[in-house]
Amino acid sequence: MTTFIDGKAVALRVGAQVTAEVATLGRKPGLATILVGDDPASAVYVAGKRKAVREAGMRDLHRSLPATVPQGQVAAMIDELAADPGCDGILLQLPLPAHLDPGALIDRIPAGKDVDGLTTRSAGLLARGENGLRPCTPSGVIELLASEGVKMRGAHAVVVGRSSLVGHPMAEMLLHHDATVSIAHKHTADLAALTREADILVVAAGVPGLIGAEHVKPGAAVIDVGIHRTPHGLTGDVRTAELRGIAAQVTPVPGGVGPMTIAMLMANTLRAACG
Ligand SMILES: Nc1nc2c(c(=O)[nH]1)N[C@@H](CN(C=O)c1ccc(C(=O)N[C@@H](CCC(=O)O)C(=O)O)cc1)CN2
Repeated sequence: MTTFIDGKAVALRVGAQVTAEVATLGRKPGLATILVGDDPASAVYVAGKRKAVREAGMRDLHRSLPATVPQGQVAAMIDELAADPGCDGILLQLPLPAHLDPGALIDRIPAGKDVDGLTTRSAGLLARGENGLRPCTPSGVIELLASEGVKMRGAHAVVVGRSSLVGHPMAEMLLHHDATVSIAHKHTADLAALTREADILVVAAGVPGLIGAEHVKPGAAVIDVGIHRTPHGLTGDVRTAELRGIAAQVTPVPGGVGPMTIAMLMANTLRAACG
């Protein structure tokens, strides 16, 4: 039996908890999303974040900038939001247009307002296992695994992909949950041989349909972080239909990890607002 994990349902539960806690705060936490340019997928994600902000009873401090905006102007906007006491969280939507330096801009966000958990400071706190705001997608994956009762301690977790947005922090978080972690990437010699060893397989490779039945150990939990827009709709990095009767749990695309990314952003914003 293979369970298709309902990420929307788990995200709704997390969102409801955040909304209830916000109602007791006595003030509305403010989240600033910054969208540079007109990438259609980014526009969809930012719209989803802004909707969640309003539904949670928070203040939507969204800013849009044209694709040609100079680095200095984005930096100045971040500095202004960093100094604004009504702004609890700042999120720079990725990817940015090619002329902008994402690392330099992200690092202008003060650690206390880094609700995306992507600054060098937040990454360092995660690496050292110290308290800090964690990246939203890997946090969502941990939440999904926990909600399904998937045992992380002592499990062999294989993470496919090593981005600073997902793969790298994901591996570190699984390590902090006492999993034995392997990271695979495009130079990994025999991907299928490694992934077939995984009790927990997290795929964030950005390659549509990369992972199929031949990559999965019977009884594994398979988490698909990929999201690709095709003429036939959204698909992930995993050929999910092939895993029926093989994997114990699988996340669908859409409706798996994606909604959790937004739910964990709301949870991080609440945490940032609480100091
Ligand atoms: N600053 C950031 N940029 C990006 C992040 C991030 O965490 N911080 N992650 C991704 C995109 N992303 C959030 O921004 C994101 C991706 C997917 C979803 C989502 O809800 N997906 C739905 C389908 C929605 C649709 O496309 O119709 C699903 O999977 O069910 C939310 C957020 C890159 N950039």
